[in-house]
Amino acid sequence: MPSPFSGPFAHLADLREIPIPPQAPAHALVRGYRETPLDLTDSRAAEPLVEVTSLGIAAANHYAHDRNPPYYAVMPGSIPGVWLREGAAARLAAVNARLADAGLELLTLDGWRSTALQAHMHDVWVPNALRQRFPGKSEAEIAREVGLYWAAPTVDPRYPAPHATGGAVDLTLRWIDSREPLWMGSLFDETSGLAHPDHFERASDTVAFSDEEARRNRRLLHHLMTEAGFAQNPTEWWHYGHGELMWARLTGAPAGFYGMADPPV
Ligand SMILES: C[C@@H](N)C(=O)N[C@H](C)C(=O)O
Ligand SMILES: [Zn+2]
Repeated sequence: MPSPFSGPFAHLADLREIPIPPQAPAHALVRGYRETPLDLTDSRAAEPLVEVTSLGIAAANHYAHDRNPPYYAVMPGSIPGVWLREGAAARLAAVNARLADAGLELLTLDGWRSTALQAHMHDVWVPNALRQRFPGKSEAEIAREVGLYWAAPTVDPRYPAPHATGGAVDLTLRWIDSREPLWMGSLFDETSGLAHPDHFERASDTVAFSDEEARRNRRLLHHLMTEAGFAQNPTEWWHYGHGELMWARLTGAPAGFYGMADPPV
């Protein structure tokens, strides 16, 4: 049933009422997704990277400036702008076209990512932060926790990390006029259960307006992105992919078709 508070969302209000499906099957599927085949003979494998702003898509690379909680620093290996494969960027433009009448747009936070940045986050920054937060955890437990939220870096072209392909994107929703992001219930790059897309679906006993709002906004983003052909990382409300290995594993496609992409700048 549409919410009585749905006014500004216009024709998109209904999407805020449809629950995100339970993510347990997706959690099981993504295990070992880097072993999924990659078909680089597919014509889409040759698509260039494009800067998303060239298609009118808003971008603020979260790793390339220092007002970026929880880091508050420009991260080593970051690049200015958000770059994606042409086909993935075109799908975002189609999502923006659906959002425009409601005064909303996507705000992309990262696309193609260097191996240097992936390695810094996966091997250094995130494990160090988790060691401080959980001094009692073993190194194996820390590594497992990091792996829930960050893909291991590699230069082996058979097993590219999602963002190394230009087919993965981190993003949120914002109002076009005020540029105010919608409330999603956690920081971007949260590394706890709060980041899981269905977190607020399961928290059914909550009576907080904040949680209800996050639940509805995550649903809106989820349905728009999956209807546009993206697959959602089951541990992150902001991470979606198309054409890369996690997408292939989650959608049941026989292979991914975006391999590692050369740096755009
Ligand atoms: C944590 C986040 N920004 C991210 O992109 N995670 C995925 C799984 C990745 O590292 O590819
Ligand atoms: Zn991501």
